[in-house]
This record gives sequence, structure tokens and C-alpha cells, in this order.
Amino acid sequence: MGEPRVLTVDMGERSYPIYIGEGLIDQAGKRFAEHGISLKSPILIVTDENIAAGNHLAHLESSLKQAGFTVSTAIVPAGESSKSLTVFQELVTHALQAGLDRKSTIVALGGGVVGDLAGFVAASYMRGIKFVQVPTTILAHDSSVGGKVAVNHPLAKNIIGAFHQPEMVLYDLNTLQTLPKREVSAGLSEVVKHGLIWDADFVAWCDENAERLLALDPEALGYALYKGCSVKAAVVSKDERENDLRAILNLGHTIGHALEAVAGYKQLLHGEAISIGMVGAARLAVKLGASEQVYTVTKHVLSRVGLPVRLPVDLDTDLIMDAMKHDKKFQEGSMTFIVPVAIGRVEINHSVSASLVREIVEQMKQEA
Ligand SMILES: NC(=O)c1ccc[n+]([C@@H]2O[C@H](COP(=O)([O-])OP(=O)(O)OC[C@H]3O[C@@H](n4cnc5c(N)ncnc54)[C@H](O)[C@@H]3O)[C@@H](O)[C@H]2O)c1
Ligand SMILES: O=C(O)C(=O)C[C@@H](O)[C@H](O)[C@H](O)COP(=O)(O)O
Ligand SMILES: [Zn+2]
Repeated sequence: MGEPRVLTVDMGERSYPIYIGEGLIDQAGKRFAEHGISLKSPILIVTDENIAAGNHLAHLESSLKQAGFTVSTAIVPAGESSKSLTVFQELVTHALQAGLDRKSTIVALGGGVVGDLAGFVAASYMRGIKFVQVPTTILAHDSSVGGKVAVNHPLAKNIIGAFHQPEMVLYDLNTLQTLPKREVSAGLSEVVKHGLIWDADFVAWCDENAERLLALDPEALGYALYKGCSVKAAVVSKDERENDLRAILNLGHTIGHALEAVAGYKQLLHGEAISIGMVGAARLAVKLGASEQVYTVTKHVLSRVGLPVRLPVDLDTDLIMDAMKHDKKFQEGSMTFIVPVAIGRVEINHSVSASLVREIVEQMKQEA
């Protein structure tokens, strides 16, 4: 176990570190104490049933208790359906019963679902308490950084939420070894996204190292997650609240979020929907004048890491178009798209016509 890689999310008084390395859960107690987490107020760990079935939860509890923290744990059902107001309220009940006060900390041990949900509880409980992200999926290199926390509404993803930055991110790479194959690919979707928006060399690296990533090679994973987190940290440091630049992190999400909602948050994992959405955005880019290579490279690299690149035919086009109107980038009656104008470079286009998007959705269905 070497020294972890450390990045800083630079946000003035809300700045925080991201530690990426092996065995970090066993050091949690020490790190929490170093970062001023209160020993006097109870801590609540939120995790899901799959993670609780392994040994990461036990290790985290034990490390925190040994350091003198009072710990209680809430276990939610695994999967996107836990990002709901119902589960949110159950967690608030748990927090009250466990005696959490305004100096308490909520710890999210899990993937993006646990992180978004627990983070939203932390943002709202007593009008906001501290939280720490302990990501356990590849996808969560994205969700644990940047402070977007939310639950879903049946009509729209992440529509009830807040910006609430964690105190730190403790990314223990050992946890990733137990991820199911499908979740590995889904997580790599946002890794590739960070390359597509920011770093063409990293896209080429993902292509060359796809087999190593899929085999969970620790060195390749550590590098990929460090690169992904670096891009995310750089972007959110410049524009915490998505006034402008941060929107680029939404590449593939205009179509992707709509697909997730229309599929009832069940058929497609977030990373899978975003993969299809990024292929759609690349198609759009070509229609708007980008080189055909943007589309072929995007599709190729996403396929290489085991992701779907075709739009499921059973999802109704009208419903997809309607769902897109609930996107947070749909403002003042117009649709904003993140357009990959070259590999590694995107533009924010505020005037994409709904008819062009419909044409692309239809074309993608015909290819399926
Ligand atoms: N806030 C953000 O900036 C942001 C960014 C990207 C995605 N998201 C959100 O993240 C969510 C998706 O996150 P996700 O893909 O991590 O999904 P997830 O949290 O549902 O985790 C995926 C699955 O893997 C299981 N799992 C987690 N860690 C495991 C481990 N170490 N070993 C074995 N199984 C494990 C979980 O129980 C679950 O079944 C979506 O809701 C998405 O909207 C948020
Ligand atoms: O952090 C961001 O900003 C992102 O857009 C990252 C996305 O990968 C993530 O899925 C995010 O939750 C989407 O945000 P939303 O505001 O479109 O709900
Ligand atoms: Zn996403």
C-alpha cells in the first residue's frame, strides 16, 4: 500500500482533498480526525445492501470507532430507486433517532446513488451538516466530486437537489475489485466522458488500455480515476454552481437522462444511458459541422469499454423528447446541448432545435 494520490478541489473556504489509493478505508478514522470531523457528535454512515454484504462497511465502522467516533449505520436498497423522497425521509428519521446534531457528519459509502442521496440528506438535515464521500464504484469518481446531490422525481432525474460540497473524498481502490462487470463498464462511461470533454490523449489512452480497465488492473484503474477526478476537479473549481463552464460535464446527459427516466430508471444504468447520449451528441456534432471522426471515435472507445452505443427501440420517441424538456439545461424555451466539436473539446450550444434532436433519436433507433 503506497502513498495515495491527492488532488484538491479548489473552492476557497469550501476546498477539499480527494485521496485516491489502496487501503484508505482502514485509515478513515485518522483522516477524519485530521480533517476536523467532530468526535463529540454522532456520525451516520449511509450505504446500500450490496456494499453492506461485503467487508468494506465493517472496516469503515471499525476504523472510525477505533479513532473514538460514535457511529450509526443506515442501509438502503441498492439501485437508482433509492434516490427518492421516500428513502430521503427514512434517512432523516434515522438521523434524528441516532441523535445527529448540527456538528454531525454523514458519510456516503457507496456509488453515485448513495453519494447523491446521502449528500442530499446532509445538505438538508438541520439546514446542512458536513459530509464525507467514500466512493466504491468507478462511476463515483464523478459523483463524489463537485457537490451535486439530489434525488429523482418519477418525471425527471436529479430534479430535487442542492450543491453541497463534501469535507473530503476518500477513494479506496480496493473496493472496486468486487464490482459486477456491467457496473465496471457503466463507470467507465463517465471516465471516457472526462476525456471526450477535456483531453484527447486520455481518450486514446482509454482505447489502448480498455482490456486492463475491464480486468480491474489496479495500476490502470488508479491512473484512469486520477485523470477523471482531475478533470472533474478542474471544472468544478472554476464554476461550482454551473453558471457556465460546468455544463460541459453534462456531455451525453440531455439524451441520457431522458432515456433513464423513460426507461423507469430500471432498464439502463446511468453510465449506459450516458454512453448512448454521448453517441447522440457526437451525431449531432457531425450534423453541425464537426468531422465524422468525432462520431466514429466516440462510438469506438465506448464500445471498447463494453458500453451500449445504440438507442433501445422500445423507448418511445415522444416520451424521450418530452423528458428532455425537464432537463435543467432546458431554459427560456430552448434546448442546450454539449456538443463535442473535436475529440477532447466541447462547446455549449444554446440553440439546438428540437426537430434536429428528434431526427437524431429516430436515426439512432433505426440503427439499433
Ligand atoms: N452527483 C454527481 O455529480 C453525479 C455524477 C455522476 C453520476 N451521478 C449519479 O450516480 C448514480 C449512479 O452511480 P453508480 O453507477 O455508482 O450506481 P450505484 O450507486 O447504484 O452503484 C452501482 C451498483 O453497484 C453496487 N456496488 C457499489 N459498490 C460496490 C462494490 N464496491 N462492490 C460491489 N458492488 C458494489 C451497488 O450496490 C449498485 O448495485 C446515478 O444516480 C447518477 O445520476 C451523480
Ligand atoms: O457534476 C456535474 O455537473 C455533472 O454534470 C456530472 C454528471 O455526470 C452527473 O450525472 C450529474 O448528476 C448530472 O447533473 P444534472 O445537473 O444534469 O442533474
Ligand atoms: Zn453523469
